Amino acid sequence: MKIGIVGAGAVGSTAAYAMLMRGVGSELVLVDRNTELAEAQARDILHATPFAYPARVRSGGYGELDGAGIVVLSAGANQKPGESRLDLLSRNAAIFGEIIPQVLDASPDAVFLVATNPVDVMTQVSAAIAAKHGVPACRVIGSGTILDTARFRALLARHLCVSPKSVHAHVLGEHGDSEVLHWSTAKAGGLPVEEAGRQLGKPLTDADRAHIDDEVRHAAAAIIKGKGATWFGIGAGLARLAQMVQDDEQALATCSILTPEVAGVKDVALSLPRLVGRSGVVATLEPTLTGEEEKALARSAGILKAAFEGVRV
Ligand SMILES: NC(=O)C1=CN([C@@H]2O[C@H](COP(=O)(O)OP(=O)(O)OC[C@H]3O[C@@H](n4cnc5c(N)ncnc54)[C@H](O)[C@@H]3O)[C@@H](O)[C@H]2O)C=CC1
Ligand SMILES: CC(=O)C(=O)O
Repeated sequence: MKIGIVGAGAVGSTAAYAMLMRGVGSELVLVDRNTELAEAQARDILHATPFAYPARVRSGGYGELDGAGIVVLSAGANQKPGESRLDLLSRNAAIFGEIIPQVLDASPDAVFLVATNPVDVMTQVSAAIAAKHGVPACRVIGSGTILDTARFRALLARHLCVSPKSVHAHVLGEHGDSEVLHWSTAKAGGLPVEEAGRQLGKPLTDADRAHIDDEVRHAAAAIIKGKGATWFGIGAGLARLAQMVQDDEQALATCSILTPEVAGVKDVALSLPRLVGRSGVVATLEPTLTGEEEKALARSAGILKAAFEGVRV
């Protein structure tokens, strides 16, 4: 499958590299307004092919996204220390207003994977533009909390000393400060994580839970303080989403699409557990929430809805 990546900076290039290392995509086309950067990234990634999979990797213009099955959207500004994701909205909405129509002209049948922040609002912005070209919302998928869910699983796994693949736990709502760690259904080995921790001699105290919540919620800020941006986690997450689409996996991931109603808030893009396949998101699971989780999800949805309403699309 041909996969386009628009925005060949840290996130886009790492996504392309992660796809190559997983064997996702037979042709990867990197597009960026900085054509020299796109060309350099494509060359560098091409040189990894003998160690990975034989994909064709190159840079190109929008016209070369013709026939792509997936297009990753990772162009735009990233956060500087002290900025929130929502602070990027007006700058990145203007950039998307310029790039999305060009992408849609070249590859109207693709599944679009949005990474640019604030990713939920950018997903809704993209879906609104795409709808004018007849593209259904299920084909405009934001990476949403796929990264936060990965962070949650990784930290729980570290605490319990088990593989992250054995931990099933989701982060819902905004990819951002109001996100909701869905503790009430978090499981390891089929047991609630608290019970698994007790049996494994690694009890999860309230202080442990608060520490994990804080580390997940504030991961981006901490990493940005240390190295200026984040790219490995999201690169791997985007490659995994692309694989679900390419292989029509019907796999579950927490990701963001425009959703008719969530916790009483109508028409908002945010993350819930969703089934992903060749045609995009094919179904959404409605999570079982405690009263407190429901309230937190409603708050998160409200923040995102208000942010979208402040953008001119
Ligand atoms: N969804 C998530 O979980 C995550 C999202 N991000 C977001 O991804 C986005 C990209 O971040 P980085 O790769 O670190 O930034 P970067 O600055 O390394 O790359 C951004 C690229 O976009 C390109 N670009 C800007 N305007 C463009 C336009 N009009 N047309 C084509 N290309 C354009 C730039 O030339 C640059 O190469 C940011 O919004 C960042 O916040 C970053 C990490 C995680
Ligand atoms: C930057 C960002 O959104 C993250 O690493 O979560």
